Amino acid sequence: MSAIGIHGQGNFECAVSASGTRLAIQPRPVHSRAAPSRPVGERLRCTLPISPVKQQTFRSASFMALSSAGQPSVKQTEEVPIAELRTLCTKALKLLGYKQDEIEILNDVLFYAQLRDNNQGIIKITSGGLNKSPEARPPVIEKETRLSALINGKNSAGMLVLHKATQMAIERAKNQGFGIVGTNHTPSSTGALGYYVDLISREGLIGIVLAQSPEFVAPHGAKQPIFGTNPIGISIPAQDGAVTMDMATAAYAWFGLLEARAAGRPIPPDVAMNAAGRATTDPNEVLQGGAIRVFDRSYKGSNLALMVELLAGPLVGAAVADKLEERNWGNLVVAIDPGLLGDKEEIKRRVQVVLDRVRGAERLPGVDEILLPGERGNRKASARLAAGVMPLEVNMLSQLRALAAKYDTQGSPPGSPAKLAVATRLVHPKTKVVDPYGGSMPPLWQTATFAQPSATTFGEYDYTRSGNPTRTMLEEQFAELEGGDRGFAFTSGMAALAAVCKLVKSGEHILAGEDIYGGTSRLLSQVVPTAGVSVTNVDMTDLEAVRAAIQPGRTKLVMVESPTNPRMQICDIAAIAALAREAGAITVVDNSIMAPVFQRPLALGADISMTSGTKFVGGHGDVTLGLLSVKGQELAKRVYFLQNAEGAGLAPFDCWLALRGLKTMALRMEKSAANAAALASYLAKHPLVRKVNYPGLPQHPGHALHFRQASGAGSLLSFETGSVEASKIIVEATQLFKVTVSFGNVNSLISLPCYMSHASIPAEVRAARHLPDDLVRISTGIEDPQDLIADLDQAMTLAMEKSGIRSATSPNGAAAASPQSTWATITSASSNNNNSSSSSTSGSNGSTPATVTYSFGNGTGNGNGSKPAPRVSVTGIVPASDREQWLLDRIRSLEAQLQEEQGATSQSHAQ
Ligand SMILES: N[C@@H](CCSC[C@H](N)C(=O)O)C(=O)O
Repeated sequence: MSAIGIHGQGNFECAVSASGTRLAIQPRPVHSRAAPSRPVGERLRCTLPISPVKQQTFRSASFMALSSAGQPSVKQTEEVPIAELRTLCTKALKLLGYKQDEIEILNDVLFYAQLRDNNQGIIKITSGGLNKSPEARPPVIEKETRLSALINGKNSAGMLVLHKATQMAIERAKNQGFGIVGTNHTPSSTGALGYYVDLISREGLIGIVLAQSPEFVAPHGAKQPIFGTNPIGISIPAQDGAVTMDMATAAYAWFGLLEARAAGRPIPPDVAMNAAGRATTDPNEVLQGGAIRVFDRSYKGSNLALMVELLAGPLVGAAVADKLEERNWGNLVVAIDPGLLGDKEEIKRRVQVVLDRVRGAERLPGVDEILLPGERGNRKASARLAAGVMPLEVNMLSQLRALAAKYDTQGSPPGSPAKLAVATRLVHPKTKVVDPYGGSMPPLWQTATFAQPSATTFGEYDYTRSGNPTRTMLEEQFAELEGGDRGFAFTSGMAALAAVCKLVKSGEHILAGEDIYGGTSRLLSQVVPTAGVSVTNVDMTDLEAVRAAIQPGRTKLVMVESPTNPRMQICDIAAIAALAREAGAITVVDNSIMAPVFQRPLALGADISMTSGTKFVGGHGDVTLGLLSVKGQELAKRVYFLQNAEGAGLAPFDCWLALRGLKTMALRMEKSAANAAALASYLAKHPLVRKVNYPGLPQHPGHALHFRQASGAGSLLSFETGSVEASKIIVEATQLFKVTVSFGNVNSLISLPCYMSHASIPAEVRAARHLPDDLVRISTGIEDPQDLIADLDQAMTLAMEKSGIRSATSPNGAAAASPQSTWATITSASSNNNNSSSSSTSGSNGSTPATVTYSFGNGTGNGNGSKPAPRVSVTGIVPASDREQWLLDRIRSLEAQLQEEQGATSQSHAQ
């Protein structure tokens, strides 16, 4: 049985003060698209009895949605982190077989509604309203002009088809001033129309979207349902942001009926009638052949519903009768550039005058505030986004969790794209580039030009700056890995980010993090402002600060790193992207540290993911490149224009090196990450180390968040010693770690960011951003971890010795170093050939430092007979007077280490 699609928007709702007084007429999206099922003849004549079979069909379809929605009478809700909710929805939609790029759109539409308590939200998933039609095919553009288009949805999800129509209307209005796009043959809900009209008004255009749906609303004076809930969305740009109306022309929500029936409660009087045309408060009666009334119960509302029906029905080729059975529902999108009629800014200003007058109108007694359309929902959405959590009805949440869990165990349905794991897709890329010889590895088209089919026509490629098949292969593969609609390869990560910044125009604003890569900081502070674009840096780990720093109407780009470079802070990508989206800004995430092996920002809601391919993609430190994966063809077109116009596209040989690097990327990243984890845990216990920044450590403040949005901790870490001198010695004394900028190489790298990768940030700015000069950054390679630890250890020992630092262990076990005249260090080793504890010293006694070594462990077993217990030695140069305390500190630290290791072992055995 297929579920019916539910569509529709809202009826008028009165804002009520605490005292219960009506405040204002406020459109609030609450209505749904649904349909009764009466035979055509019955509908035409209005005299025949309702076919029981048809009624049954209708009821089954309705109550399938109802029972799976399971709305209780008193809603019990649970506060859920928004990022978690989005992940759950993503999994549930994957279970339904949607592709990643489709899921992004569906999630955006659903969350627009859910954040506003509009019932066009997540219930669409849990009710089965988004189940894919078996007849679904890619939509087809059947008619197209410079101003218009008609899309046959081919039974694809209504939300996806309407999103495409909206993009096409925007494109036309931006180029020609006006765009009108119709859709037909969609069999499911298009969700909240406010979402689509907001997309249009964000571009400075006026948006109008209408939707037609199956029969459920009776014309004024009739008892037979003819209209759908027929919603109207309109958004008009104003000076303080657009004003958006999203309302249904029905008096009551389709889902409202379902909710009331499930809860066993009556519906309000006068919103609906039974099959005999008598007013009823029993939702069952309405669902069994009755009808909802138009929103104002008068001919005016009825006329409006009729006009929507005509514009989104016959005009666009949608069904005109038997709408439920035909499952051919329609939409109409209109985008208008106000510049066609006058000066755009002046029009916005004048719109604002009207809005301000409405708000400031003299109020009736007891009315606290006059709300503008959409204002209540927007406030709710903003507050929830800032808090990062939102309430969800508990039954719906458990149904969603069950769907996500099902996806976790059984994955996407057979035949769905992206069912292969990343490691496999890295080795077996799909490409549309044709290699006539079928080479097992990608061909290198090392050419600047391509012969054209004729002097007046271009072939697919003409000039390598504009495009080259080897570059296409790289761009396609990377975009696919990230779930992007299109990929772009640039000559460096900075070239890629510079192109992204050019998407922002003079007078607009970019919001970026505080702890960011030095090159990005330089771009934003010294290059971007010369184009008239302002930049604010904010602590991106603080969502409230992010929300407060967004400048409504001006912020067009939010730039996020997570983990940040070099302090490895974790930012909530999904929540930040949602805040940005709400404000009409796009989000770019610098994903260089994670790459798509560990993190896919587009799946978290970002619009662009930037990866410095110099790092893990190339992997061997022999190529410099930057990759962008972009969501949405419109945005992709703008990025392509910049790539071609400015000529920063990656050269063919470098693309070829990157393609080769991709094959082993997962393998290298996993091995390097395991090494980083070993080093981080070594460093966390080292007496010279004040703080280790590595999200894989459970004590990292962003640990939990990181693993909600990423699948690995990566191979970049940083730590503080408290002494620049000691840090410099460590960096220079290592033998296996090359002192270089960059990261993600097969060999390990070590650096002092403030003097290297982040040196371009002025010292006072670094200090204000809490970026300490003694910070050491390590990028682990694929070497043997014990060799790396031993090498680092000898460098740490030397650093302590030379800089005269003596360790002190803080109460929580984290080491804190303080400069003193004597010093101590530790070496640990795993061996099993010493059965006794021993100590040996050299040098003089008393206050003169001397080398001491203590060994622990009998090396015979660990008590459960599995493997020998480690023998551990600690060695240090300590004056005799300090030895007792030194030894106690070391024993405590070793005990903690042992406990953690045993915990980890028993955990891994338990799995
Ligand atoms: N001298 C270069 C520094 C490059 S740092 C490269 C890399 N992104 C890193 O984080 O190490 C410059 O000034 O840009």
